[in-house]
Amino acid sequence: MAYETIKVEIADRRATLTFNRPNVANAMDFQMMKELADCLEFLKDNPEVQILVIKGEGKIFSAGGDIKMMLTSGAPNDFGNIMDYISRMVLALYQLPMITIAQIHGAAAGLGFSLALGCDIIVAEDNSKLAMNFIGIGLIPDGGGHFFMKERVGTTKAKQLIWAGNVMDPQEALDLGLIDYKVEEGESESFVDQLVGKILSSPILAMLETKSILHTQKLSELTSILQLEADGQVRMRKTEDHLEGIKAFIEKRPQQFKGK
Ligand SMILES: C/C=C/C(=O)SCCNC(=O)CCNC(=O)[C@H](O)C(C)(C)COP(=O)(O)OP(=O)(O)OC[C@H]1O[C@@H](n2cnc3c(N)ncnc32)[C@H](O)[C@@H]1OP(=O)(O)O
Repeated sequence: MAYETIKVEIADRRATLTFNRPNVANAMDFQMMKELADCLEFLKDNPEVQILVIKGEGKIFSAGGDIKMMLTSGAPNDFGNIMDYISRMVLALYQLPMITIAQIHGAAAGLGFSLALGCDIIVAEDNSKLAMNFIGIGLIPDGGGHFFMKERVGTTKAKQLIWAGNVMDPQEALDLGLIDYKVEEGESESFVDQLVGKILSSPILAMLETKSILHTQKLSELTSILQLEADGQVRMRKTEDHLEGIKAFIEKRPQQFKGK
C-alpha cells in the first residue's frame, strides 16, 4: 500500500513501520493518523508477518499529535474524527498477531508515547525524552495512554505521571517499568535487529498464543478506555486551557491555565 506520512517494509517475517514526517518531529496530523490506522489494520490480516518494529525517521521517534494542526484545524468536534482514527489504530495494534517493538530515539511524546506503550517491547536510546505530556496542552492521554500506563505501572502511579506530564529520561522510565530496554545513543537499530533475530529463532507461535490470551482477556477494557478517552478529549478540546496550552507551545512561552 502507498502511504505519504509513513513507510512500511516487509521482509523475512518482519514488518518495519517508520513514521515519516521528520520535518515536524514526526508529529501526527489527520492524514498520518488515518494512514496509521489503515496500515495497522492491513498488517493485522497479513499472516506472513510475525514481528513489527515501529520507529521514526529523522531526529525524533514521534512528538505525538501535531499541535500546529490543532490550532488551525477549526471546530473542536474535528477531534471526533481524530479519535476514530486513533481507536482504529490502537485496537489494530493491540490485536496484531505478531510481536511488536517500539524503537525510540530522540523523543516519544503524547500520542507517540501512547503508541510506543501499546507495543509489546519498548527500547529507548539513552538520550531520548519520554513524555506522557498531554496535560501540557490541557488534554488527556489518548491512544490508550491511560490503559497502557495503568498496565505498566498501576493506577496510582499512572495517574501521578499523567498529571505531572514530565519529560522522563529512559533510566527513570526503565526503573518504573515503563520501558523494557535502555540502549546507548545511536544503538537502538542494531539492538532491535539483534532482538528480532533472537525472537524469530524462538518458538514464536507459543509466544503469540500467550499474547493472544492476555490481550483477548483485556480487549474489552481497552475498548472501553478508548471510548472514554475519545469523549473526554472532545470535552477538553473545547476548554480555554487547551487553547492556552497550544498557543503557549507555539509561542514558546509558559502556559497560564485558569481551570476553564
Ligand atoms: C490527538 C492528540 C494527540 C497528542 O499527542 S496531544 C500531545 C501533543 N504532543 C505534545 O504535547 C508534545 C510536545 N513536544 C514536546 O514536548 C517536545 O517537543 C519533545 C519532548 C517531543 C521534544 O523536545 P525537544 O527535543 O526539546 O524538541 P523541540 O525543540 O521541543 O521540538 C523540535 C521541533 O518540533 C516541533 N514540535 C515538537 N512537538 C510538536 C508537536 N507535537 N506538534 C508540532 N510540532 C512539534 C517544535 O515546535 C520544534 O519546532 P521548531 O524547531 O520549528 O521550533
